[in-house]
Amino acid sequence: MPEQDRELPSESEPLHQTLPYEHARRPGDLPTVRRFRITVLEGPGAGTIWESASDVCSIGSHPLNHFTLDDSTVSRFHCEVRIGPRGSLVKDLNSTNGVIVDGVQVVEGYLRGGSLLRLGRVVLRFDFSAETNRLQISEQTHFGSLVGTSVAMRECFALLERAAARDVTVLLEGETGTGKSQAAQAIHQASARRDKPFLVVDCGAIPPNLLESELFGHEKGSFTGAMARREGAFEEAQGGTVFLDEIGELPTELQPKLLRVLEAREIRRVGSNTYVPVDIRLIAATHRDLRAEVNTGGFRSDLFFRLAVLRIPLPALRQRPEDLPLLVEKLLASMKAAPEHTGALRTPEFFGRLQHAAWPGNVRELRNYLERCLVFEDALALSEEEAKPGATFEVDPTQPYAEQRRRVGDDFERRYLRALLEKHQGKVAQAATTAGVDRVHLYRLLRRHGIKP
Ligand SMILES: Nc1ncnc2c1ncn2[C@@H]1O[C@H](COP(=O)(O)OP(=O)(O)OP(=O)(O)O)[C@@H](O)[C@H]1O
Repeated sequence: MPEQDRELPSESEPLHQTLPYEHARRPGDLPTVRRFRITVLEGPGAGTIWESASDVCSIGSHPLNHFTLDDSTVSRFHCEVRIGPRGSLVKDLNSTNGVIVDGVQVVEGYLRGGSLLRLGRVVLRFDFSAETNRLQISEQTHFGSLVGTSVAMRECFALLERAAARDVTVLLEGETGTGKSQAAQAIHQASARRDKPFLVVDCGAIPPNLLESELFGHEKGSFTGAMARREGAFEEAQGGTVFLDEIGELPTELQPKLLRVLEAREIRRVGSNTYVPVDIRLIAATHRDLRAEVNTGGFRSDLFFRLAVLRIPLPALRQRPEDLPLLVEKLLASMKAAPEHTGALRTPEFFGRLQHAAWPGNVRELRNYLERCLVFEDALALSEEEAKPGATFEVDPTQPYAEQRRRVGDDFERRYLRALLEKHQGKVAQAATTAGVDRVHLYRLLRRHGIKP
């Protein structure tokens, strides 16, 4: 289309009417987002209008949604509408009857003012209002060890600050490497429980048969190998915080036991008949959308209700490319990189390349990539690692032995793990047998490098 024919907003039309989402223009201003409303056109509650108070609306039959639709053809967590810099996006949360936008079934799709959404037998209309909502963002550009200047990250910091100030259960949601573990630790450090223990249990890395004893402890002789009584994480953390990583992996049979901890604040050791009171704050994290698991019955709805008192999404790196310069500075500083070795990692060309990468392993992948750049003392092409699987490692005698050995070792691990998984089509148990390592250890290695099986 020729430049002069392109439709531009008229001068009388404020920009936010064209783009639903507006970044703050001056320091101290809060970013705004177009208010929107959802009207029930067909189905129970026809005529009901729901008005947004922020940038997001989840819709479903469960009371934890922003907009609850009491209809058996609507899933518990059916879909979510979110206003972002690129428009208003609706996402199906693995519902039974799907999301149909203007006659087309979508997993994710953009809405325009007047779009019709069909969820089961309910029909909704999406419209923008004339007003805007201010987004609640933090004034800070860091929380604990996490840094970020983007609106998405500062919305997240505002929620983390709220979590630190109150003793509520927190659910951290985000892809691998988005900083969930760091966020959990930072909440604990900023909370009134900071002088008490912070205990981490990775539900995805501990075999299911050992997880119960890891969490709740056991009595002597309660199973083969239980030589002595042992306290579990909840008892050990008395007065402090328990961080349950990968809570989505918690086996179904342990879910009611965790529910009891959250409801009654008590636990029962394996092999014991008595309950012991526990005083802990729980922070959980997941890389999956547990709402989708609730829809399919893989995760108990009542446990999700107790866990999701404060849900904090950690945004993916690709959704906030404006954070890259600060992140690169922070990561290079934490690697103690000498400025004379990092000139090539601060050029506009370098940042340009970083901004166009997908970063499926998020900040952890960025960190690994920068480490590789430091080993080779150059800004490597992002695809080079995959392109040259058999490349030999440069030896740099000006670097300390231990440091160089660790970096080269990390690089080897990543390549080995990728090749191993490819050979076994992502089947971790088979891959572990070939590699001659324990399955749990292999899972740990994969997670450390941000590689998904
Ligand atoms: N916003 C950020 N600022 C600075 N460092 C970050 C940020 N986000 C992540 N990191 C760094 O990235 C690495 C991975 O972070 P972390 O282990 O907390 O991610 P995670 O979401 O828990 O990953 P996983 O789900 O795989 O366990 C860490 O080195 C962490 O310090």
